[in-house]
Formats: sequence, C-alpha cells, structure tokens
Amino acid sequence: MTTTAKLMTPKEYIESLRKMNTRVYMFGKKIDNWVDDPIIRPSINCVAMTYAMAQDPQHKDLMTVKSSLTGHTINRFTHLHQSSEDLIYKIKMLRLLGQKTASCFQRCVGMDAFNAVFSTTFEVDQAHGTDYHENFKKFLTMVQDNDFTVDGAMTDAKGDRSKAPHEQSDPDMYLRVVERREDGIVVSGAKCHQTGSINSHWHIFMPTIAMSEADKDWAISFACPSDAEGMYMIYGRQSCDTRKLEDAAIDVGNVKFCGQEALVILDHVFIPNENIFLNGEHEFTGMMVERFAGYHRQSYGGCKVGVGDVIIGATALAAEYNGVEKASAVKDKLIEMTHLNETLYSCGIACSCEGCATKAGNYQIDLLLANVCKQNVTRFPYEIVRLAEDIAGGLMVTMPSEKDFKSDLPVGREGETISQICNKYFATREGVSAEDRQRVMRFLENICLGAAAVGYRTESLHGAGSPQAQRIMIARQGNIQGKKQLAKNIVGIKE
Ligand SMILES: Cc1cc2nc3c(=O)[nH]c(=O)nc-3n(C[C@H](O)[C@H](O)[C@H](O)COP(=O)(O)OP(=O)(O)OC[C@H]3O[C@@H](n4cnc5c(N)ncnc54)[C@H](O)[C@@H]3O)c2cc1C
Repeated sequence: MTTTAKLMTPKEYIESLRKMNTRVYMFGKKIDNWVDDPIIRPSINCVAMTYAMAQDPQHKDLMTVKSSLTGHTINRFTHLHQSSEDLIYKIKMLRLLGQKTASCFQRCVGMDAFNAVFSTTFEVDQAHGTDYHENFKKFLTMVQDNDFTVDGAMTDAKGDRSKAPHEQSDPDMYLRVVERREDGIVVSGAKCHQTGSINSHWHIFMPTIAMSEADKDWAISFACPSDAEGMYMIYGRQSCDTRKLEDAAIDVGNVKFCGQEALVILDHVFIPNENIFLNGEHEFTGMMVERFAGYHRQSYGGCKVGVGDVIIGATALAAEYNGVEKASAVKDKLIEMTHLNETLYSCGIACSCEGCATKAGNYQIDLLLANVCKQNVTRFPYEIVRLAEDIAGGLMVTMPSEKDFKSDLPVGREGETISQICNKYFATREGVSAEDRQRVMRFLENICLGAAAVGYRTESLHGAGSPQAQRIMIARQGNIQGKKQLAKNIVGIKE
C-alpha cells in the first residue's frame, strides 16, 4: 500500500516560508516581510503553483509519484527518476507549469540537483569508501516527506574565468572549505544567479567546474537550510521590476507570476558531516557538474516550451485584435513559432526517451541529446520573440500607461479626458476592448524585454551553461571517429 508523505498546499507552502529566518536584501535594504513584498511575491506564487498542481486531481499522475526511497506519494519535483517514462513525465510536468505561469517556476533546479548528486555520491562512495550516498538519501527522504523546495546552487562568482579556483586572487571566488572540524566543515563564498533561492527551504551546493588536486578545498557539495547562520541573499533586479510598485496591474504584463534570482552568500557557514556529499574528492567534480547540467539542459525542453505556448497564444490574440489573423504571412509566422516551440519539446522528449540507468539506479537523460536540446534553447526562443514582436506591432513598447487609460484629466478641445483619447486611438476591430489589447501587448512586452525576459531569453542563453558549454559536450559525445569509420565503410577506404 502506498502511504502519503505530507504534500503541502500552496497556502501551507507560503506559510512555511514565513516561519523561516531567511535573510533577504533588496535595493540596499533588509526586507523583513519578503513573503508579502510586491516585487518578490509573484515569484513565490510561481513556486506555489508546483504545490497547487499536485493537489489538482486532473494532474495527479503527472505531478505526484511513488518515492523510490520510501514508497510514499511525493511531489514529482522531489523525485529520483526511475525510468525513461519518469523523464518524459518530468518534461510534460515542466511544460504544464510553464503554461500555467508563463514564468520560471524555479523548482526544477533542485530536482536536477537531486538526481545528479544521488548518482554521483554513489560512485564517490564506491571509489573512496565514504558515506555521502547515505547522507544524501537521508537528506532527500526528509525533503520528500516534507515536500520542501530546494535550490540547486552551482554557479560560483568565478572571478577571472581564465584561472582555476586556487589561482584566483580572492579565494572566495569559488565556494570553499575554510575550516575542517571533527563534526563538519565551515564554508565561505557565494553562488550567483540563484533561481528561487529565497523561496527555497533548503539549498544543495555543488561545484561549478571540473577541478584538480590543487582545488581540493573547493571540491565540495552539501545541503544547508536557506536560513542557516551566516547565509544571506541579495535579490537580483529584473528589467521593469518597479512597475510592480506602481499600482497598475496591466502595465506589469504578468501580475501574478515571475521568476527570481539572487546572489547567495555563505559567510563561515557550518555544515555538519551528515549534510556533506563531497569533500575534497576533486576527480568527481566533473561528473557532478556534467550530470546536473545534463538534467538541467533537458529541463528547458519542457519549461520554456510551456512559456512558448502562452507567447504563441498571446501573439495569435494580438493578430486577431488587429484584424490580421487571416493574412497568410501572419498565419505562416504563427506556424513557424509553433514549429520552433515543438522542436524544443521534441528535443526534451528525445533525450528522455533515450535515458539510461546510472550505477546508483536512477535514470539519466541521453547527454548528447540533452545538450542538443539546450543548444536549440539558446536560439529558438529568440526567434519566437522576434516573430511575436513582428506580429504585435510597435504598440507593445509605445502604448501609454494604464493610468493614462484611466485618467479623467480633460485634455481635448471639447473636454475629452486622457482616458477617452487613449481609448479612441487604441480602439481596433469591433468587439475588442482597448483594455484587452493593452493586456496582450503588455504581456508580450514583459516576456520579450521586461521582467519575464530574464527567464525566457537570457536564462535560455546562459542557464544550465552558456552555449559554448553545450558545444564542448556535443564535441565530446558526437563520436566523430565512429562517423569517419561509417564513411570509410561506404566509400571503401581500408584501415
Ligand atoms: C536567469 C538565470 C538563472 C540562473 N539560475 C541558476 C541557478 O539556479 N543555479 C545556478 O547554479 N546557476 C544559475 N544560473 C547561472 C548559469 O549557469 C550561468 O549564467 C552560466 O553558467 C554562465 O556563467 P556566467 O553567467 O558566469 O557567464 P560567464 O562565465 O561570464 O560567461 C560569459 C561568456 O564567456 C565565456 N567564457 C566563460 N569562461 C570562459 C573561459 N574560461 N574560456 C573561454 N570562454 C569563457 C562563456 O562561454 C560565455 O560566452 C542562471 C543564469 C541565469 C541567466
């Protein structure tokens, strides 16, 4: 019989954040009630959707699953993939969440860390006789049973990119051990661009790059609660973020949801032995990075596709409102957007279908196909938003503000108000209100170059590694030698 661990409701999730002592700074100030802060709250609403969907009977099979560790019913965001089918379900779940939020819902980065750390610690223990895998299993069981959100923290500040961690003039440029104790380690440093870090109950830290013996003190992985003593976060600002303070919901573009990134600082944070998953075994850093990046590159074949679905829908509405939806060129551009979006989805599904079991037993995506998936993600969303901007027209960036559309100030010769003038000149085909038009235009502005562009554009480019990182992996996995042999066989070249 399957028992149920505690699946949190969205309300319980939000209340659980209030109980934490997470230290948050933004615009040069400490934010005490960050849960209700108008700039931060939409990003919390986004994570809350991962809890809401798990409560919805319609999505139960996609959103919940039996834990391989306990047999309990858990949220899929805390699951260790047991099959290719699980990997496919992950992609479908991410697409669904993208459709529901049109934003980065933040919880996949922890899921990808779980799966990478689980399989890597197994192999570290085999080689070194360490207990990291058991540590990790206990940690993940606690996460699953409490339905926690966990940040996957990989990217260090990195300082001078041409230098290894031990060569940096400031050793904190990569997160490191500053003291080794009988009962644990003390760590210092920072992780940049952390998606959903403030909204997470725990963090898993991992190294950013493959390291050598000289980088032993930087070769660490561990978990720690987000409000650990010595840990704090500085909120990353997003384009147009202060529109959320203006009391004009339409101008925000997506008033309920948005992504979140922060700089996470660890200033002499103590990590007890039971939360450590790597501690100096530098030869396994490459494996951990590669596996995490592989899972995360797969993820984008789901979440960005869901967001793409909403962009395509909004673009089609813009065309309809403008009265051009029947024009063949417009129809063709919508076809192209759909083709690009579904190609990304195909890549996400393909690398999942070709998944295989790791030595630890969980399932890993096909690394070559996952890297091809992410390489396409670095390009196609840019073309999708270019086509969206093309169809939407210039109004998406030049329209007066919502307050103008509502202003009673008389400005016309016959006393017409700003509102009347705006509504007159932004009227379009019969039956479409100027307000609905504003809503669609502002949504597209937000996703193409406002706050949501952080998640849809720049994250598509750099998240899970910049394009060159995928090209390196494609070169490694592409088997050019094998392909040369195929050509030799066909044309009759002997060895
Ligand atoms: C919106 C967003 C969300 C993110 N979320 C997370 C997250 O949740 N967790 C996480 O850990 N990370 C996260 N990241 C970080 C992401 O993985 C990094 O942005 C990415 O790895 C690139 O690192 P960087 O931004 O420091 O760029 P840089 O390393 O500065 O790279 C910039 C350019 O320099 C090139 N370059 C860098 N180093 C070298 C070198 N040695 N030789 C030659 N060329 C080089 C790169 O190829 C790239 O073209 C996120 C990033 C973004 C934008």
